[in-house]
Amino acid sequence: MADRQLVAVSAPGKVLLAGGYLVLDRKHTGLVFGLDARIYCIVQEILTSSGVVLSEISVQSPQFENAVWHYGYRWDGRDGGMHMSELRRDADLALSRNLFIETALCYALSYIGSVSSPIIAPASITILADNDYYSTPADLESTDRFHNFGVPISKAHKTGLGSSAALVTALTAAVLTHYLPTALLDIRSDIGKRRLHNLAQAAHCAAQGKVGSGFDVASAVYGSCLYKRFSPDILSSHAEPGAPGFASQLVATVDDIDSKWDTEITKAKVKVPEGLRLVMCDVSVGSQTPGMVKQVLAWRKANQEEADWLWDDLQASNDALAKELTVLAEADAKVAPDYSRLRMCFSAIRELIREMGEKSEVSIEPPAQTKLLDACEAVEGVVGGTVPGAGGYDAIALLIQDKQSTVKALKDLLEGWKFEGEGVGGGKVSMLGVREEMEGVRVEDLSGYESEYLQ
Ligand SMILES: Nc1ncnc2c1ncn2[C@@H]1O[C@H](COP(=O)(O)OP(=O)(O)O)[C@@H](O)[C@H]1O
Ligand SMILES: C[C@@](O)(CCOP(=O)(O)OP(=O)(O)O)CC(=O)O
Repeated sequence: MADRQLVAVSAPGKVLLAGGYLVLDRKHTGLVFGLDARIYCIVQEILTSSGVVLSEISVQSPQFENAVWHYGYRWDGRDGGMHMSELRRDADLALSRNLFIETALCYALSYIGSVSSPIIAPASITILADNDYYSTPADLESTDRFHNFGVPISKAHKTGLGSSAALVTALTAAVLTHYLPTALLDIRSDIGKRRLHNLAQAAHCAAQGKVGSGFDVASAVYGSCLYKRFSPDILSSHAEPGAPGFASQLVATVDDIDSKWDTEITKAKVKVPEGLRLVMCDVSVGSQTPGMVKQVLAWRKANQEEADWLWDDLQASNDALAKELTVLAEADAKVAPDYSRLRMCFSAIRELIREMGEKSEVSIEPPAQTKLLDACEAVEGVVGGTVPGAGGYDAIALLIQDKQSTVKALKDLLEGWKFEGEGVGGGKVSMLGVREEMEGVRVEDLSGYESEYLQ
């Protein structure tokens, strides 16, 4: 393996601590934290014996069953980009399409083929996800750096850290880095990151079949930030892969030749003061985000004036939280910090979120979550918390003092916690091992542990 060229890139997970629903509208922002659970993509060139021509990229995700995909590819002479087709390696195995991988590869190779050469050498790609992206089954006893979950991806229980956005971003970044000279694109530079962001947003939207706010891809690229979304029409009307014009439109979009991209990423306004940390708790019940978004937006449309007041109040409360975090982060370290204002910021946000939920009749901070958050906030050292993202029964996010005693007290509370919601009983709550991560996408030095996972 030593003589093979390897590129490894990772991207972080996300939590939208404040700004769920608001961030869908360019008038507002989202306070998004990257998380230190990362997805790694490693690209290796495949050496073929001379005379053998192979046009194949294989992708494997060795933590899951039946998670190997082989793609053939062919450049479309009519500007349709790179045609990808999944190859069946074993007649007995059903194809298990992975739309996120397939679309990210198609978009990245279409871009590369246009700006550089459409002759793409074969490669083998390995995906490794930090364990916290998926709940660890009670019977899985593993101390492996990357668990083997022993199930297909579709059966793994996601913890909501944004696996598809981290995957699409890391995969796009790794493929760009592998095939393009740094003079053309370097993901460590500002312009390289901007292009990666635009390409990963385009691929992620295409794979999920809708244009969301994109905060998850933005934080996978840039890490923790205050996020103002891009205008949706940048991505909502362009040619489909394979259709004439797709490749050149994609390059124009990614390189932003018409200066259309209006995403605003502000990293300086997002800080976690020394001595505090974020904690994520996974609730085993779960909610369906798309249905909730539809209903909240429908209520807002029908009650525009009232909703505008509420959205503005929430924005002000979210801004106050970001501001207070920055003030504390920049305060004199010799003076003992006072978290009382921070506590009030969390209470104000939670109150307005409950109002949003009551008015739109959507369980955003349902009573069971209120009970859980209240109990956590009563633990010594816990400053405050929210239902992150779209809310519901998925998770809670907490800001706590970075002390072992606080972590232990929280774990003790959650261990005995019986989550009893409306129509959902006996759910479990578990603290994940993740915390905030300021840095976004990163080229990794392979430190050796990965080699056992590579083919
Ligand atoms: N480790 C992985 N390896 C391969 N594909 C993955 C992995 N993790 C996530 N995915 C892809 O992302 C999809 C999950 O995306 P989604 O439902 O949007 O969840 P999330 O909210 O975590 O992004 C999976 O069905 C799979 O296609
Ligand atoms: C409602 C939203 O503003 C936030 C949803 O955030 P989540 O973190 O709940 O998202 P999923 O990972 O897709 O479940 C929708 C959006 O911004 O796209």
